[in-house]
Amino acid sequence: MIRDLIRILGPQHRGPVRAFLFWAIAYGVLQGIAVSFLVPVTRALFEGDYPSALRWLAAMAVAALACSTAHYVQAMKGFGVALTALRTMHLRIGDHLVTLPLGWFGPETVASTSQMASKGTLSVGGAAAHLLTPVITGIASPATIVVAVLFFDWRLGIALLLAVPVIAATSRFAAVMISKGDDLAHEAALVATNRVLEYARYQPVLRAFGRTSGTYTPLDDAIENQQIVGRKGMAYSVFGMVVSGLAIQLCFSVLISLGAYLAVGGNLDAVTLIALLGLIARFVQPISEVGEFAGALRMARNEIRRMSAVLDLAPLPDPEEPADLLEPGRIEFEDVHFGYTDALVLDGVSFDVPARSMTALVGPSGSGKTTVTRLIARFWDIGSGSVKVGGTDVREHTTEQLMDQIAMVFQDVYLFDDTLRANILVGREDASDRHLAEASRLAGVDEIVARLPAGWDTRVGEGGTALSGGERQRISIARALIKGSPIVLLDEATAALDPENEQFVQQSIGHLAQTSTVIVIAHKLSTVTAADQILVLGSDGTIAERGTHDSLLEQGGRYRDFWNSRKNAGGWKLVGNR
Ligand SMILES: Nc1ncnc2c1ncn2[C@@H]1O[C@H](COP(=O)(O)OP(=O)(O)OP(=O)(O)O)[C@@H](O)[C@H]1O
Repeated sequence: MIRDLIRILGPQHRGPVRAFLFWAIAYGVLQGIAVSFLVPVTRALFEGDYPSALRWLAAMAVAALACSTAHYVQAMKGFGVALTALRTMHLRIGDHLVTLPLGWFGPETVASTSQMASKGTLSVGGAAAHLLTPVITGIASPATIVVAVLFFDWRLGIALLLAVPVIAATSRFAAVMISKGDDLAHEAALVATNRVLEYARYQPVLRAFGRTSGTYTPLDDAIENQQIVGRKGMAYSVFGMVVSGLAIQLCFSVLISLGAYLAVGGNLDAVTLIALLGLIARFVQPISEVGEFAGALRMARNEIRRMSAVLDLAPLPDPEEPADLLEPGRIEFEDVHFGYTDALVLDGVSFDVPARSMTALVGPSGSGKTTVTRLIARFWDIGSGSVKVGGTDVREHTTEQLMDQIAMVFQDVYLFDDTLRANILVGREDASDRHLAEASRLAGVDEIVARLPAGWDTRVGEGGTALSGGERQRISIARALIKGSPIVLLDEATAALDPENEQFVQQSIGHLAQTSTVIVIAHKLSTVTAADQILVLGSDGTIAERGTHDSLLEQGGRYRDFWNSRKNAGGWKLVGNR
């Protein structure tokens, strides 16, 4: 636990954690010593040797004072470690998250990370402040008492020593059971959290499919499962604690019986027996609490383990120095193999997109169009081959350099709960008013601004909920325009835009194509025909056809089939297999 704690806090916090550990052990040992003085004090009092009793009492007082001092120091150090843990863990997790591949971030990882940052850090901080001390003293103090009992009566001392492994094993058992219960509850809580988020986020879809009655089976099931698992987890914990409690009571009874047997047989005087039984009671009490606290400590260790798992995720290797950009705006795929799992999504894909040209990606659903755009932005590293941006492999760019060159306009546009102006300036914070006005005019945002009551200062709501989908996309395009990066990755909206929005989007794509390299996942025929190059992705992870609109029609392959069906149907979709 201590090693894990140091690991997630970072090596620079090793010193304070060790100091806390030292003082907590000292507190436990001094507690045991102070209590052990009970035996000579009691003996001296019963024998009427008051000067001796006074000396022993004075020694006991000194030990008690030292014990209180150690108690205070270790408590302060424990709180110090707890505060460091609360502060540091957020920073460590945050610092690490920014180095992870963008592809790692998904609904599940976001839910588990938010649990980790809230419940997890509190639990680890709480463990350092409140749980480590009782566990450490619960071991150090009884260990000291065992030594003292051995010194006063070796037979009872050996019996105590024999009791230690029994008590330790049952305490460990209790801790494992409590931890197992916590693991179960954690998994169920995570599923329920995901379902609640899903339920809130996808209300429009649920309602559209008639889920208006207020019940949503996956959520109900997840909550019910959480309750069932919660009860099961509780049963595990209670069972573990009962077993460990019984074992402790049993050991205590055996020790009392042994003491009584020795006293009756005349091998131990009654006064010493009473004093030793007092000591044995002080041996049992802290050790009986260890199981319970160790169980809670294991829960914190589970949190630490989850944090360690995130901290262990390999960051995207980022070079120290930015790469030389030989051909800004050019994109090349050379024999790229990539799969999210063992199954390849792209199987030896090669293509070349010259700077300031427009390439349309078309293909059946799941053929890897989005994957191609995300590999350009290095959401993931590929298995083999090379993805080059600006003439250099993306793995040789620093993250900042790569992101500087790319603007992304995806369908799930996220707007921050801020003003319209701030949302566009995300593209480039230092943009001049003239730039802002120009980008807004081209993307048709000025028309939205004129309609809104507070104009540029209108807040768009969390995620941009105060705006329509088409309006959000126009803002996203304005961001790309104002960023002025050499490459724009664009996913055209599949949902039907109203004619006005569509006109603005088309006009902006045309403008972007004059100044930047545009790779567009095309859904509109006008976009496809305007492209300098069309890449038709097949469902087998390869590029099935490539060329301009005219040359592809001439080839008479899949693209021409699509074109004909489009002309007949008025909507288009490429068939998966021919
Ligand atoms: N994060 C992910 N983890 C695992 N598999 C994924 C992930 N993202 C996509 N896939 C899978 O990779 C394949 C290609 O997906 P991709 O989204 O690139 O296709 P697409 O051509 O853009 O599809 P669509 O036109 O439906 O958006 C699909 O089989 C998809 O299920």
